[in-house]
Formats: sequence, C-alpha cells, structure tokens
Amino acid sequence: MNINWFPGHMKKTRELLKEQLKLIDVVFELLDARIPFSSKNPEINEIIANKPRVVILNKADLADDDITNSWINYYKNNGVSAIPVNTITGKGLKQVLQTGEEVVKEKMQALKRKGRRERAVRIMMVGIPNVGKSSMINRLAGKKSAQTGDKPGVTKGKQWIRLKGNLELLDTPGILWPKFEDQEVALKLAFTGAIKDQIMDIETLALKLIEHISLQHSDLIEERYSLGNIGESPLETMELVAKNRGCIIKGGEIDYTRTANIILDEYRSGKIGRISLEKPCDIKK
Ligand SMILES: Nc1nc2c(ncn2[C@@H]2O[C@H](COP(=O)(O)OP(=O)(O)OP(=O)(O)O)[C@@H](O)[C@H]2O)c(=O)[nH]1
Repeated sequence: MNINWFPGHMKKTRELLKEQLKLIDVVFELLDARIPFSSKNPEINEIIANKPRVVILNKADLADDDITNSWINYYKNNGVSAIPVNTITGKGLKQVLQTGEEVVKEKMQALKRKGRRERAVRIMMVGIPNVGKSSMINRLAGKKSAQTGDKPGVTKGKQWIRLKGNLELLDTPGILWPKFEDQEVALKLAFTGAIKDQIMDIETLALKLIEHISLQHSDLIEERYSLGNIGESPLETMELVAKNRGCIIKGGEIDYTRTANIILDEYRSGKIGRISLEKPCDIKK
C-alpha cells in the first residue's frame, strides 16, 4: 500500500475529515468506475453522515458503459445520484456540478428564508488514493479559477476555488483508505493500480488479472495480443502474450516480469478494452 494506514492514522484522518465536513454542504465521493465497491471507503456513510453527496464514477472511459449504467441505477435506487466522468476530457463534469447544486437547493433556500445571507455552495472531494481527486480538482479549477481565501476553521493553507455557478470547492481533497483487509478488494485495487506497492509479485498479479478478464472477456485478450485462442490456463495465456510481444530472454526463455508489466499496464490504460471488474449484483451484503 502506498500509504501506510494503521488504526491511529485512520482515526486521525477520520476526525480531521469530520471537522472539515462541518464547513461543507455537498460531498463529492469519487469512486473508480471499474470497481465502485472496492474503491469505496468502508466507513464513508458514517463519516459523511447525513451530508448530501454526489457519487462520481471516475475513469468511466476505462469501464464498461453497460456496467457503469447498472451502478448508476444501483445508486439511484438507494437515493443517491451517481455520475460517470472522464476527468481527462472533462466529460460528465458539467452534470456533476449541476447535481451538486441541485442536491442542496432546498437547504440553501431554507437558509435564505431564515434571513441568512446568500452564499456559495461548498464542496469537498473525497476518495481513496489514485482515484483521480487531484486531477479533477485541477480540471474543475481550470485557468479561470479564483481562490477565495482561507476560511476560518479549515487547516491553514486550505483555499476555496470558485467554480461556475454558485459553487466553491475546497482545494485539498479528503484522502480515504480502502477496505484493504479484504483480499478480493485488495486484488482489484492492485489490478487498477490504486495500490502501488506489490501485494504479491507482479507475475502472480498479472496471472490473476488474466484469470479475471478471461472469465468474460477472453475475446479482448485474444484480439489485443493476436491469439487464436487464449491458453488453457492463465500461465499458458501469459506465455502466448509473451511470444506475441517478443518478451523472450537469452536462451529462448520467457521474460515473465516484462510480460506481466505489459499486461498490467495495458489493462490499466484501457488498451485491452473497457473492462469493469465488479457489478452491483456481486456485492456481498
Ligand atoms: N483514464 C483516466 N485516467 C484518469 C482519470 N482521472 C484521473 N486519471 C488518472 O489517474 C491517475 C491518478 O490521478 P490523481 O488525480 O493523481 O489521483 P488522486 O486521487 O489525487 O491520487 P492521490 O494523490 O494518490 O490521492 C493519474 O494518472 C490521472 O491521470 C479519468 O477519468 N480517466
């Protein structure tokens, strides 16, 4: 894990976040569209309590559209708006901001009725490492962004970024921890690159990924690496990929490390295809 989470650290993060959330009207919860369940913080509901939130299914460009739609419906059935986004191109961000304003409309109107001065809607981005928080903040801030200065009660140095409409975004995201004690979750986080340090050696990780992808998308592997058919086992498939890519070392032996890196890189960048690794119906209740 690239962050050394331990109970003390988690407790401190949780308390700090709860403190910051007092200033926030809407939480933007970023998830990886390929693994919305595994990229979720296990305590998020308790942390944000009753705050309105918008779920952002980021990296939607790397996920399967049909499965992303089933996640959107899943969230809708639970009373939450989930929006697919590609932060690199900005696709979906307009809808995110509109939804952000909508979910607090009533609250803001109620404040106005009480005679409070009108103010911007304050947003905070939260999510696990590598889910795209900084990229999204930068994208939203753009060139035209104006920083609106420190607000009391927020850790020194934090700034508010003025966005389109009547919105303000905290420039520092809340970094949350994933449910890393669950092996299946850890594996999916490693596949997508959310866990940088190896939870297992890279060759085994690539073999597990081949196994996962082969279950429903063997055609994508066959196409990408020009294989007539995938192998009978993940190892055989890996060897076929190695031959296709010329990953052979002296003496004709297969360079498993290089092959594993190619497979993982090409999955992570979407080159093998848009492959989601979990569906709402997979969630263990
Ligand atoms: N394909 C794709 N890549 C994305 C998207 N959003 C972010 N990325 C990439 O994901 C990687 C991680 O993005 P960051 O913005 O650094 O993520 P972060 O959540 O701020 O990460 P931490 O600083 O570790 O907490 C970068 O390589 C981004 O370019 C997206 O919508 N699509």
